[in-house]
Amino acid sequence: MKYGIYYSYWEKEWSADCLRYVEKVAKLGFDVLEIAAHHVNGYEPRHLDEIHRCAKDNGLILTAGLGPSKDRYLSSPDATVRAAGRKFFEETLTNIAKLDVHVIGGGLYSYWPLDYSEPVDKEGDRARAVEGITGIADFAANLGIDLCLEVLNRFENHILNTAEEGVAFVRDVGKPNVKVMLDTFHMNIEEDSFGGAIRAAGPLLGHFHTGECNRRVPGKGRIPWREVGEALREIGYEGAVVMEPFVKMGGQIGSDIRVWRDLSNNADEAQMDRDAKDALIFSRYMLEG
Ligand SMILES: O=C(CO)[C@@H](O)[C@H](O)[C@H](O)CO
Ligand SMILES: [Mn+2]
Repeated sequence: MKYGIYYSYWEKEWSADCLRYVEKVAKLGFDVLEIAAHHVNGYEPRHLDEIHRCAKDNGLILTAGLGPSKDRYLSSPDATVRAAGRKFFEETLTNIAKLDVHVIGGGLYSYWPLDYSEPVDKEGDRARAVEGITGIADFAANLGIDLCLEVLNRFENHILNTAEEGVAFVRDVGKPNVKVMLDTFHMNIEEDSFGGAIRAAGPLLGHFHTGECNRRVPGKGRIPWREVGEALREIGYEGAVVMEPFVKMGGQIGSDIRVWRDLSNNADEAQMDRDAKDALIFSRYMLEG
């Protein structure tokens, strides 16, 4: 397994420039840096080259995370929004391929976070989501990219809340580069068993996020990491384990993630770095067995 961190740990905005995290994260000992794909289309080609080169020089693998926005996503009941979603995905996938990204994960099948002030049509949204993901899968495959569909908790989305629902969805799509993605934070809310959910995903598991129940760094909470590690090893998982801690308030990230208190003990950047490094050592120790 490869170990990574999402740079949103240090940031308040998804649009933050990922370049400054490449070297930092490599120096902390991580194999993988996850970058937000939301704004990659706004990067100049020169800047994409620079990030790509810097990752290569530092021996760092890049993965991408995405929560599509409500005005352009693949399963909207509105055909104009679906078309905008398709265009956005084509551009985004093309640009992340330039960074040598082979995995994109998140609620790709919907928009995120969900607006529950509107009526929920789970059946209709799911059917359109299967169609939308099926429609973009070959485009991603031609760029060598896996689409990893993140199973989210009920407060963030309604289509995929459990590993079982993720597996059924991925089977309905039936494309080899469309996979299930799990996240221990969401699993803690929805799954009866951590190990059971990972085993249910089995060979379809394409990407994995970690975080404690309140999204602090792994090692500072009560997720059963041994059980998680045993199950990941049992299914022969060889993908990335990317920690996705959120500990600071503010900005679009703080608002989307609903961070209303400081969970970092008022850590400065140096302390945040040490916490990330400790969490990495802890994760390797607990998950590798
Ligand atoms: O777990 C989550 C959100 O709770 C994330 O993985 C998110 O969907 C994505 O990171 C957005 O970029
Ligand atoms: Mn996640």
